[in-house]
Amino acid sequence: MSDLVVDNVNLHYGAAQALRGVSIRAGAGKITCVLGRNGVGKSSLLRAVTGQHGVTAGKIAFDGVTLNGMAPFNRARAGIGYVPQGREIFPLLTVRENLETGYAPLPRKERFIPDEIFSLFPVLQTMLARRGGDLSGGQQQQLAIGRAMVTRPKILVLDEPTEGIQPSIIKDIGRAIRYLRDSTGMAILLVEQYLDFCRELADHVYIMDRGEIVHQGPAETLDTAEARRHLTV
Ligand SMILES: Nc1ncnc2c1ncn2[C@@H]1O[C@H](COP(=O)(O)OP(=O)(O)OP(=O)(O)O)[C@@H](O)[C@H]1O
Repeated sequence: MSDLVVDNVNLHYGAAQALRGVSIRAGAGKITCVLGRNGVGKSSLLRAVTGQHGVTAGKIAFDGVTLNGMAPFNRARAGIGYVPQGREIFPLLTVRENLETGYAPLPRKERFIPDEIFSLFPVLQTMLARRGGDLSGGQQQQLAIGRAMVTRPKILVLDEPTEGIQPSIIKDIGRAIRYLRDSTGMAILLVEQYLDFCRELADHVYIMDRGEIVHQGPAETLDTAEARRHLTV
């Protein structure tokens, strides 16, 4: 089973500690959401998972394989697809070229863009020759998810996919994430500040505050008042 297990992880930026004994699990065929306000460590958690930043204690494993010390491109090869905060689209490359950057971890015979991406996000097909920088924020988010899907991930890791995006596209993104869970059995791990999006979509919710997991449980039993308390500054 393609489960991600984060066990008792600490992460530091110099002397500043951003993660304190964080443990989460993101299971195959499930949407796992980590909720928290700005600066509590959500992006740091995803950086630890994707290998953008090393951990100072604890263990991260995917599919039974320990990831600690593994370079980001090898984590991509191991099946971890990453949709970073702010999308990180290449503005001067076309939509097609942006999608093709996802080929890097793939063997030659798998270097094509799966049709599924265009079924989920038809706008990408109509804009294949346009430059990434000309797309709206919502279209760029769809492109960033499409690019991660090109790598054929077993887990998709998304950093605030709703940030700065209009409601109609948030709905499309929610539908796409649900489709990926249900049709492929992919594990989905997303970090968010948007409580309603998380509650509607997630199977399991963690709440993070000041670098620690302070609550967790199935989405249907989430105490929304408590969640809101941790989300307001
Ligand atoms: N490169 C860095 N160097 C030093 N401190 C950092 C660095 N990146 C993040 N931090 C600090 O670590 C803490 C956690 O940041 P992180 O970006 O993980 O939070 P977040 O919950 O994702 O917030 P946001 O939604 O604003 O991205 C914050 O106090 C932040 O200032």
